[in-house]
Amino acid sequence: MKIAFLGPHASFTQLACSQIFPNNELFPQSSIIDCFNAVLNGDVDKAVVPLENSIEGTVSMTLDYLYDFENICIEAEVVMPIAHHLMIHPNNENFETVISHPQALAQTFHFRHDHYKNIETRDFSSTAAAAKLVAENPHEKWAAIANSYAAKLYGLKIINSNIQDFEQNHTKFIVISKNKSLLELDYPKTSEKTSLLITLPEDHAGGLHQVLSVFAWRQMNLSKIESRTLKTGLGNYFFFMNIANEWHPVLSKNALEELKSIGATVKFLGHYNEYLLES
Ligand SMILES: O=C(O)C(=O)C[C@]1(C(=O)O)C=C[C@@H](O)C=C1
Repeated sequence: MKIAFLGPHASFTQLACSQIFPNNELFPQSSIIDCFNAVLNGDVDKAVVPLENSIEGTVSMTLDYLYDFENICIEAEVVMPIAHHLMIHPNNENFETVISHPQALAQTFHFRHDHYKNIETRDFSSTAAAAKLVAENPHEKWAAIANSYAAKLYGLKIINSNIQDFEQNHTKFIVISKNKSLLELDYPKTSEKTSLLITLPEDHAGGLHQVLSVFAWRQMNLSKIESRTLKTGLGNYFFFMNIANEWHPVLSKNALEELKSIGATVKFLGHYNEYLLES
């Protein structure tokens, strides 16, 4: 199987991807949208992309593309511990700018505020891409925030370890594909869930309540609801929802039909399992 991931090598996404798909061909992509396009165009069978972090919250680009790309579904969810390190080129100890992925910069904000208050930051496409950039530019006054494998691979020196603002730091990655088959992985199964994207019927009092009651009276257990802007104007949202129950075909079919009958649009993203990975 061919698997795309947010690269380059030694990104956190690659660490997750290599654990899920140890014996498959992995194809690094330079952005999350490239991962979605690679799946959509049939260049790869699946892709692994980050969806949510326990400190910084949702990776909003991934949520947007789940909404925008019609035929993409979620096959599995994997959760991995995340440890960030500050690293420099071994021949250049001076740095004035820290480069990393915006999620990594956000997850280390208080550390940087407390220890390197006047150091600038620069967003980059991934933590590993930032480490590679620092390694390839020894004369620039740059440091990167990335994982220890990236430091090793790109020959950088770690000057501060475990700099995430909360010790418990986990990122949830999803496996996306074009078909809806369930993925059987050899990892401990912790739960089953279903993800839906819902837009409400036209704006009226109680619209969201009406949608939520479709699940409530069927005792379908909503474990997450997140609103995200539709980008059609202020106040217009779609909702990402997770249902924690096992998938009950009849109950769920009825619920989806009722949602449609009240004017909500529903995109079924998948019914899948959640797995825990090592760091
Ligand atoms: O930059 C990376 O290494 C990634 O794999 C991306 C990403 C993310 O977007 O959340 C993955 C895990 C960490 O939370 C930080 C960055």
